[in-house]
Amino acid sequence: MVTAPSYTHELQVAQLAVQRATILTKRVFHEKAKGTVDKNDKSPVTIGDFGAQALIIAALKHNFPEDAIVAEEEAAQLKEDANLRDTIWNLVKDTKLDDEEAEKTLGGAIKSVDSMLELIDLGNSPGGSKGRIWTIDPIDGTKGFLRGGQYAVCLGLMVDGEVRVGVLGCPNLPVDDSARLTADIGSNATDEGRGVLFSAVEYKGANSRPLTTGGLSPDSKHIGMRPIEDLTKATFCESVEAGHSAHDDQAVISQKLGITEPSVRMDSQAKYGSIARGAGDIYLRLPVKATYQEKIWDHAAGDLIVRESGGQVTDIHGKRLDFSIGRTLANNKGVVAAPLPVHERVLKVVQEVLKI
Ligand SMILES: Nc1ncnc2c1ncn2[C@@H]1O[C@H](COP(=O)(O)O)[C@@H](OP(=O)(O)O)[C@H]1O
Ligand SMILES: [Mg+2]
Repeated sequence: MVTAPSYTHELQVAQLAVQRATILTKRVFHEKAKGTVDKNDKSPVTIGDFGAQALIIAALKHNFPEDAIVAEEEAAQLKEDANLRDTIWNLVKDTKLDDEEAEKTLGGAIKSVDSMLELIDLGNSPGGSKGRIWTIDPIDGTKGFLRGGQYAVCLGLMVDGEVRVGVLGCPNLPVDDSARLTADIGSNATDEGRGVLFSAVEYKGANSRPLTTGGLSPDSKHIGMRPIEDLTKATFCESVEAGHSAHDDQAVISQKLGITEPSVRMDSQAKYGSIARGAGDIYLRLPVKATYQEKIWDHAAGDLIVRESGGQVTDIHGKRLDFSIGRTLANNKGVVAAPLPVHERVLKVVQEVLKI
């Protein structure tokens, strides 16, 4: 009998690395000035994005020096802007887990500002179908992060093009798996009762546990999607940004399925985590621009966490997301994530409405 690899060490490092990075992102979240700059594609990036990426890559390089990394950010802008670079360095050098053993597992502090820049740029792998490739979104939902809403620190390990390990740190979601799904938390919210670390290993199921600032919380719980037969009772979630997912199409789909409650709008892969634990049921991402290619770091961890929770994740054509062809999901359009028993029914209505 062939048993599936358990990826125990990978999972532990990934969880701790995400947990450490969220200490940094939370510090930035609670500050007014988040050091926002516009990237070439005009999307925003903050000091938190760069800092979190450096910390996660440092942990991966320490533990798995041979592995390739696909990460969202690059250091070019920081090399030209000494102020920005120094602000990030001040954050990074002071961020550590308050559990010594856990911090040791991650390899401890980054040595210098120059090694921080080098680490950030190690995330430049082209991706692909062979070998071990990590994918990082240091702050997914940057717009939500800036708005005071949901965001996620995301890390996935792909081996030969398939996601095998996925971790999502969601500092602003309730710890309580059974809490009702609500939209943005509002920028005045405190950390009280919030912060969850989702994880999954292929064929081993998915879990949630409270985010801590030290070692991993022992309160790990198995999570699963809500069994939902009557689709009129389903809770849908979608992006806050109408430019990322077509709100008008979503409304028509909901209506056709007889859903009267409006969709819950929420930024980032917190949507995948929320449906995986049954706080919501269905996540649709409906293409706005036909030419847009989804990025692998925006979906890898969430895709595995939902599938390991009893869900199915496909694109709008019904194809599984294909992480094996590079930094983008060039073979896919949009996302339809739902509990396995109802996925086909939802997909059919999506295709009817989108006329495909
Ligand atoms: N036109 C577009 N269509 C779909 N997704 C887009 C998009 N433009 C940007 N995005 C992606 O949407 C992600 C946020 O997803 P969501 O809308 O679910 O919160 C962004 O991640 P970042 O915030 O990491 O840049 C970005 O990669
Ligand atoms: Mg993202």
